[in-house]
Amino acid sequence: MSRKRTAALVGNPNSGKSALFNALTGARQKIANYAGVTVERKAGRLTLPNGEPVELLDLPGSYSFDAASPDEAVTRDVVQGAFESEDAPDVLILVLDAANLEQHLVFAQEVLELGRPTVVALNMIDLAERDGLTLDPEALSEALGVPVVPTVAVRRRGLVELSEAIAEAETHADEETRKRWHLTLPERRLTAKHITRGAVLSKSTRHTVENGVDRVLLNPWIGPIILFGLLFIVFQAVFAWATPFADALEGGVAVLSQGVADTLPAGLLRDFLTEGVLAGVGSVVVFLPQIVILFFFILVMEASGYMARAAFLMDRLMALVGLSGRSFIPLLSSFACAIPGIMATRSISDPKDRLTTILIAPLMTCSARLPVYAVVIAAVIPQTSVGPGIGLQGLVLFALYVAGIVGAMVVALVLRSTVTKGAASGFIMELPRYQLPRIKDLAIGLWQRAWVFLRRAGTIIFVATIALWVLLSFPTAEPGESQLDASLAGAVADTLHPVLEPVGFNREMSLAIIPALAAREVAVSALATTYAVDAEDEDLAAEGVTAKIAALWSLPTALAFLAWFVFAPQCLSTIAVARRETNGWKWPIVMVVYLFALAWISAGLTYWIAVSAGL
Ligand SMILES: Nc1nc2c(ncn2[C@@H]2O[C@H](COP(=O)(O)OP(=O)(O)OP(=O)(O)O)[C@@H](O)[C@H]2O)c(=O)[nH]1
Ligand SMILES: [Mg+2]
Repeated sequence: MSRKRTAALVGNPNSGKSALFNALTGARQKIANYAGVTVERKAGRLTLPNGEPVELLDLPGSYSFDAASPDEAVTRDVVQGAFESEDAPDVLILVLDAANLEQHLVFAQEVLELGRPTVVALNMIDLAERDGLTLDPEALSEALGVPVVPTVAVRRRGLVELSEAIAEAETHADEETRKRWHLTLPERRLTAKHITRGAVLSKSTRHTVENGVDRVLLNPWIGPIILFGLLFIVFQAVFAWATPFADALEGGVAVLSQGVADTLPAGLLRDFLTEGVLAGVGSVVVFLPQIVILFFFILVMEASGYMARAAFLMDRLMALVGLSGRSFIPLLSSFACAIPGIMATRSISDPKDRLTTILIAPLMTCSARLPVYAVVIAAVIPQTSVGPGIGLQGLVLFALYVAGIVGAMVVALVLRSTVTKGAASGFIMELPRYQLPRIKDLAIGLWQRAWVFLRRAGTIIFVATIALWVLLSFPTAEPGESQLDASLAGAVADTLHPVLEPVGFNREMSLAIIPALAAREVAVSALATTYAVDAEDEDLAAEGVTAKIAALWSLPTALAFLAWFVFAPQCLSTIAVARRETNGWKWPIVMVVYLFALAWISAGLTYWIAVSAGL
């Protein structure tokens, strides 16, 4: 039996490799409108028109085989057959952006010089047409010496033709006739210009709106104001738009809880369902609307091409702390979760830049912190408005995000002048063309995010909460004694509490942050379960965690808890990823130590200042 053939997608970043990969294999790899989205080798299965199954590889985008960054090194190794003892792919699918042909032909020549069976996907011809550019695939094929298939990955155009070309690729010519001269970079640039000129059938110099839009969005003064304003709107929306949905979900959980209480007899099973599952896990699930709204904005920024502009704008600011705009996209991805954020640093070529970015990524407010912030803000910050359309709650949320960013910048500055000292590297990033986000992609992206969140609630959050519920429920309290005092969990809380009492934490908070190491949202479910178990009668138990916090926490205590969560490394998976990406325990340990220290100090400062201000 012959080995399954492999084909690999190679090309510049943002040429649509992953979009083609998804279209050809039915996979759902992340695609977004900026360079450096894919940072790993991904495999999928493609069935050719003749029925032959082929292993298709999606690779990180690359500008050259003289790989500078870790993600480009993966591409080089895979293509040259040096990746984890894997054979070189049988066919290369060279993906070119038709609207950016000249730039993309520079790396293309390097790929063709390998002399491997190659097929060119001339992708994004729709965008070239939008720019008034008509290309001649035949002329291009003639010049490159390989088949050229026009495609529009996102509309599934040209896929059958591309598959047919892949099927035939190896029979085209033998390796000897494909051998080429190896050119130098300036020679390649010149050749790229010639080939492009020869492949353009017609070109109308259309006045694109893009330039006009960019003149405003990239203006050094107006641009940052717009970016800041946009982020401000996001956090207002997270509260304002989500409220009706969140209320409905909360109502649903309350009805369920009541139903269980009415139907089941008093006892362990009923307590498990009401206190552990519904009060605990339910208190996290109600934040689904907030999560979806946050991701809606992130996905729109990514798909439209604004993300890369934001990176461009931030470059000057980042330079002040010794970083470049390169670090911006990994950091912005960390607003979703630090794990993909840390992975995205693989597109940073300078090792010290990359390390610094990894170390500060956990300071970006990940979406798992949103439920914690939201529940405490809803409990202690009044729902007043401080200006037309500006809610105080949204403002506090925004301030917490800003606190994380400012913290990260300060830490970066310190790191860059001590342990990761070195000259700041330059920043070159192409600005992708603006695109209207496709509704279907957006819907799929949101669905994936919602599903990840719900799966977390059903697995890690569920397990951590139930484990805590067990520790809280046993041994059972004597009449008159509080259940928390009597329980094993109470004993655990008592050992940690002395460390956290000085910074304003109460016992329940000290307890909640332990299981929250598994996932930050567990801080909410843990508090909810603790208060539910400890409630003296059923009515109190039915009260939501927001009401409990509002009644039992002082304002300084609540603010200290928020400050803690801005900085604390409350997530084990992030630490594990930092270990993998830095190849050792040294840097994750540095990260954990400095983050806990910052968390304790900032919680303390917040508490002490708030108390002395008489709040
Ligand atoms: N209009 C149009 N957009 C496309 C086409 N192919 C891809 N895109 C869009 O172009 C952007 C980049 O696509 P990706 O598939 O992420 O590009 P990539 O080559 O995998 O990029 P890296 O992973 O960064 O190397 C996304 O916003 C896609 O939706 C196309 O044929 N036409
Ligand atoms: Mg990709």
